Amino acid sequence: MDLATRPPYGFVDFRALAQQDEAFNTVWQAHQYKLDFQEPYITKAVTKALLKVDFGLHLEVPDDRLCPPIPNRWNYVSWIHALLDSTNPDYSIRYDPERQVVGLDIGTGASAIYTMLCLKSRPNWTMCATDVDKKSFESAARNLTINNLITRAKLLQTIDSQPLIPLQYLGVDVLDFTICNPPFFSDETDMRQSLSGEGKSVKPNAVCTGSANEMVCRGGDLGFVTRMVEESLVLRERVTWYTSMFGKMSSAKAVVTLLKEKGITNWAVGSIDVGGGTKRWIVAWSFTDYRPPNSVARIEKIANEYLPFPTEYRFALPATIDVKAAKQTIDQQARRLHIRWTWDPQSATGVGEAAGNVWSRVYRREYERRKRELAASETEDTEMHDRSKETKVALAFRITMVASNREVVIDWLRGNDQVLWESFCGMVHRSFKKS
Ligand SMILES: C[S@@+](CC[C@H](N)C(=O)[O-])C[C@H]1O[C@@H](n2cnc3c(N)ncnc32)[C@H](O)[C@@H]1O
Repeated sequence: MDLATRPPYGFVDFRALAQQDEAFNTVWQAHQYKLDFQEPYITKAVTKALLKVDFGLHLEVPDDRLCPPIPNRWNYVSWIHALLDSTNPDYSIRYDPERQVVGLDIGTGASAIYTMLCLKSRPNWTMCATDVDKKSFESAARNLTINNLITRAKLLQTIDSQPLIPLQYLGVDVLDFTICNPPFFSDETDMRQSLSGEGKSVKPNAVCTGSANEMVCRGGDLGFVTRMVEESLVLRERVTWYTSMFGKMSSAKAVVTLLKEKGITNWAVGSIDVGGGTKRWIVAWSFTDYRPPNSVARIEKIANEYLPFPTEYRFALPATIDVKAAKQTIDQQARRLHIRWTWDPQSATGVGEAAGNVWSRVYRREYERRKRELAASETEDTEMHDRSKETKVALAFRITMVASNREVVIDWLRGNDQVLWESFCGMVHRSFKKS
């Protein structure tokens, strides 16, 4: 399977895994095909086998450090792939193997798991990785070395009083993303209670081998990510996507509330839910105006107020219009507007960039008035400036005619102006009602 586009895990087929990995097969057979994930050596055997079979990676982690569950970690990396691929400045929706991406793994841990998965799956990516814990840091370096990934990684052992995103100390100017599994708990009691399932209807299904210094920090995951938000308000576009995982939905919600308070309007909420495992949440935010699709940015089971504004608008073709005519309508109407527009008849998809609301009556009237004035004037320069020549992009969009279900789909690709986006969708929809 191509790791660059490997999908997230839905479940793990342990029988198939045992057939492909001798060491895991021994454990699988010894336990008569039933795995007790409260046993640290079982979780470690599964982690090692999955990394070896699915990613060609070898892992060594000290017994007293966190051994990462691979489906959970890969699903976060896979979500990052989707986030970056769908917000590529060239508006393509596919993985671009030529694209150079630099990420930062904050608190890489003894496994360096996110760094290893990112580097292994995307050959053109490089990663920075930090940790405050000496033992974890040394183990992370060892894992990257034995997997021949160390030359594409920049490691920094940091201290808690330093920034979480220490661009200066890493010697990098800009980053494409951060990835982070923060210490979830605010103190050891909180950690003990949560890991033993106290007060929860469902107990955690797997043991956590993490030590207190890996799992505990001031304010828990919310405190840690609040620091990231504060730093992001200074660094702004120097990092394209700031992201973090959360152990509690309440923390993810609190961070979205904080982002909104700080005036950040471009964010995404993802979730990780691998067949019966412990559910986790991911929040990403950006100071750029590239908009991820709903499939990345809006998960279903969280109240609407925590979700970003929808970036997809779809409507059914009226019964009186056939698909061929609809494709022509889309292309012709777009050509008439003062926008930059490219249309691919094969996929019936067009991408446009507008410098402002060039479909409004006000704009058209003003344009016609200036044209008349220019024609009447005696100047030799009769070139009219229309807004398609401007480099500013207030709105970028993709329109697709989906023939199979007779639907027009509009995706918001770029822009900060929600009103402009809604106005554009309304204009396209109305043009079909009229024709
Ligand atoms: C929950 S562990 C995650 C480890 C690994 N990324 C994983 O997903 O398995 C959190 C990590 O953050 C590290 N950490 C805590 N405070 C930090 C800080 N201020 N800067 C960088 N790393 C920190 C801890 O030492 C620990 O390794």
